[in-house]
Amino acid sequence: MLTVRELTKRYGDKAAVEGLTFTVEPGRVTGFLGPNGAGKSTTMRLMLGLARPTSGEALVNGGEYARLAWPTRQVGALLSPDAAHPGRSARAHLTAKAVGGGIPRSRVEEVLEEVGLTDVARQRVGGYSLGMRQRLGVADALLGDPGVLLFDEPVNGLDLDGVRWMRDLTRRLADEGRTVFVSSHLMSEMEMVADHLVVVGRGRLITDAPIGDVIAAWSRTHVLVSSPDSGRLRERLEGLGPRVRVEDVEDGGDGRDTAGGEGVRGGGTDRGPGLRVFGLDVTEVGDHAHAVGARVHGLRLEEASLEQAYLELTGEAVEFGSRPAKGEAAGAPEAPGRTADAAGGAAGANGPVR
Ligand SMILES: Nc1ncnc2c1ncn2[C@@H]1O[C@H](COP(=O)(O)OP(=O)(O)OP(=O)(O)O)[C@@H](O)[C@H]1O
Repeated sequence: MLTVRELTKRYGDKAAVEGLTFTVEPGRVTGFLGPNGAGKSTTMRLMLGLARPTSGEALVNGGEYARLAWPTRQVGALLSPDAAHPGRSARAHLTAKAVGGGIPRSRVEEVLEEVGLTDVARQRVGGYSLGMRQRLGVADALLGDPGVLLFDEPVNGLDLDGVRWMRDLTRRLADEGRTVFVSSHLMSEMEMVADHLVVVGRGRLITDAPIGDVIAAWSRTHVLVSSPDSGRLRERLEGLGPRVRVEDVEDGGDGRDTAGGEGVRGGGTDRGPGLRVFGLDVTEVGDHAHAVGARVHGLRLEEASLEQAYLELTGEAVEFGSRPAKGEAAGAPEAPGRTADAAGGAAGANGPVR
């Protein structure tokens, strides 16, 4: 298990991480999401004792990393694909680490096999592709057969097969009961692998909740309806109570709404005024239209994705100061789980962690 309590890390007057509190539980994949500079790598480095917190704590299995008796057997991490010396072979790198960590040498061959590097294990790491170096980083993390794993952007540089392999491996590690903490900016990837999400923006916690709750609470799944009698339909739907919300589709006049999607009828010129209806399914909207005699020229479900949920969650954290404060955004739903105001805090380019 990983525990972060009131964790703050400042560089000068800039907070890379500010007041973060969350736990990463065993037996599930926890995705760690946030835009560039949100503080993900810094948090992982603090967990691994590679940087010291300004205040608060980051614990591995209830203790500080520096105090773990056999750290490589308790926690494994992939932070960078360039952790191994380029002049060494993968086998030499892993063997040196095994010897230093009190890990049997036989384990080296096991992890090489696991990550698919056995055939190139004698080659110098300097000649490896980025994907091969990522695989070596994973082998390094798995070497001590630890119960806690941290992967920082593990699919960077992997081809499609590699991405699938990483996804399966991550799943299996969690199913074995390990604590698996994976950072990524790839929402589509997280959607396929994470059970739980910790989302950060500008060093602060935005949400900490099961992935389904994040999607349900933040996504904008809705029914898109096109009707020349939309006024009548809107009146009917608005009378259904707070559960149902209706928005106009802002048509730029070219058959495309402002969200960039196609118009309700796919861009034809004969489409009627459009409505977005939240809180009802397609059949219900159709039935209500029929009940008030509103003609329907188009009707379809617009499914929300995690990508949309993520953009909703981190929008403020990305666009510094250009959006209204949290809660002021029209129709912004409450985030699930524990939340914190993402405004303020640090932002800017990455730098080496001290
Ligand atoms: N050693 C350092 N000195 C000064 N600022 C730093 C240092 N390390 C990190 N920062 C700053 O802290 C903030 C968080 O950086 P961090 O690398 O943790 O974010 P991240 O979420 O991992 O981003 P990315 O996805 O781009 O890697 C950034 O604004 C970064 O510039």
